[in-house]
Amino acid sequence: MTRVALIAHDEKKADLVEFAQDHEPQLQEYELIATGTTGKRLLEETDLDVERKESGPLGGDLMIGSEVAEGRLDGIVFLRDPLRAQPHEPDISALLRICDVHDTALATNLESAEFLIEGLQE
Ligand SMILES: O=C(CO)COP(=O)(O)O
Repeated sequence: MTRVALIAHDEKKADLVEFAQDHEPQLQEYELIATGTTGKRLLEETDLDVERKESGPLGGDLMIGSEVAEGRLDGIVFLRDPLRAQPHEPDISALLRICDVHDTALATNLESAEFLIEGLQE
């Protein structure tokens, strides 16, 4: 089954929740995982079933990165906050890097997220 990770920094969580609500029928078809707080928001504000990992600053990005390394993930939507430094920047960079190592689809803004979700349907 197609497995997709959804992640957003605090300033982008509302955007990700809205994106998930707009694409709920498609996302229902996938196994979804998310970092801790993002997953909590998705569970509370959508009808999607989401497996929650640790919160990003506590290792959630790395947990998702390990799934990429194991070839378990088909795509990641990761809405980062481009205007604020994050305390766990090294973890974020590690996740982006491992996606490139394994050629895993990664969308870091809403426009590319639309393409990713559409592409996964094919
Ligand atoms: O920090 C994050 C990604 O780098 C997201 O973590 P949360 O979903 O727990 O806020």
